[in-house]
Amino acid sequence: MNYDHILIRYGEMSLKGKNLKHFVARLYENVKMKLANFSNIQIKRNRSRMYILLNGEDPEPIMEQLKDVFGIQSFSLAIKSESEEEQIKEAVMFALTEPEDVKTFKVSVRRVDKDFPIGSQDMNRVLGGHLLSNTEGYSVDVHNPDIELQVEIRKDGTYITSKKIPGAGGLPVGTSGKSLLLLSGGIDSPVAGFLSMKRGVEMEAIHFHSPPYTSERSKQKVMDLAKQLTRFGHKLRVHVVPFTKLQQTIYREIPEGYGMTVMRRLMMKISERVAEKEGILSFTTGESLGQVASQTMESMNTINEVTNYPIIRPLVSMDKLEIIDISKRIDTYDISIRPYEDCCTVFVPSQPKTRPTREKINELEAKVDFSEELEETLESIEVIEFTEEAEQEDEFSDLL
Ligand SMILES: Nc1ncnc2c1ncn2[C@@H]1O[C@H](COP(=O)(O)OP(=O)(O)OP(=O)(O)O)[C@@H](O)[C@H]1O
Repeated sequence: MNYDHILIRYGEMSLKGKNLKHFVARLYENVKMKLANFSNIQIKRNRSRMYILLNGEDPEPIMEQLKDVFGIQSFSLAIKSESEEEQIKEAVMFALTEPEDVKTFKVSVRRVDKDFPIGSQDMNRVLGGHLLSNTEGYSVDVHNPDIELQVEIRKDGTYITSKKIPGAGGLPVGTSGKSLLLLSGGIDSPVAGFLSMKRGVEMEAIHFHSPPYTSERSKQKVMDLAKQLTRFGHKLRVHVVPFTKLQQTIYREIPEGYGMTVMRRLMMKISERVAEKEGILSFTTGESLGQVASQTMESMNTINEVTNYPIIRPLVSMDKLEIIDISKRIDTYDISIRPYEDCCTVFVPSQPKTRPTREKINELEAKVDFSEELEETLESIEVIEFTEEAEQEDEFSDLL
């Protein structure tokens, strides 16, 4: 006897009433894509569980992959037996005695198939009694057992699991609409993208760069971050915006100290145009409150004036150390700390105004006509699509 299945539990999704079917279908697709390389497995699903039939595949690498799939609350190795008392007894015996260092146990039966002749409580006693009288050195502890043997009796068979491995939680990517991630090469924005994805949001990304002032190496770093994020959302398209001309105009025409705010507003305007074209309904940024000049309340207020799009800021209340901690867990940290020139800083003075008002910025912007350069910039956006396995240059955008 051996574990021949992995059982997946959905968690929060199971509260979603009418949407449940849609959520489960999406999770199923996401799991299938994630496990595409395991050719022998079969995946089945019902309203509350998903089952991976291993068909001889090693479960360890499969479980490693499952840890990155949002919408999974937990998963366990499972033995599937016939829904017959004797076979179930045999399987729980294996699940109890297979691991080392187990002394106490608890049996929790869930009888989904109401035609099974023994009720859940009675079955707990039957199985517990069987284990106690056929083993030595084990005892029952219902409060704090070393191992909880969960037994789900279903029509198609009974699944016996013991150790629960926590999943990534959240909602399946693709169930909460699409957001445009403003992706820089820093530590914060990839973490923001990850956290939005955790809530089921599908992502596209936009990156502003200013060649030759920002290097090819800096662009590559952002591409590597994007690629890394596909681990959680399977694919990510990145809109790479050549920002040099607009930045040069800002540098020439806008008084020192205000350039940063004007630049951010242009980023928002461009992002909005890309979002409109792609049917994207919100932005996600790595902004947090009070870290740098562009993230004061006044600054946010003035930057936001140019767009009605909701801006998701998953990091807004986090400390830098918490953000770093997540970036290490999702393996973006080592990429983010590679040397990098950000287009936001190459042209901007080291002391931008921290409290730019809307009035002041509107007054300054009214003196400069950005429209032609803005259209030109929109036409030269390059779109690069990454999928979890491969990357390819895809298309050149033809906005408008
Ligand atoms: N070149 C860029 N392209 C796209 N988005 C950018 C760029 N620079 C900044 N942003 C967006 O603006 C947010 C704030 O950037 P800022 O440089 O003020 O803060 P940060 O804390 O250094 O962020 P990060 O670590 O993500 O770079 C970033 O998190 C990102 O979402």
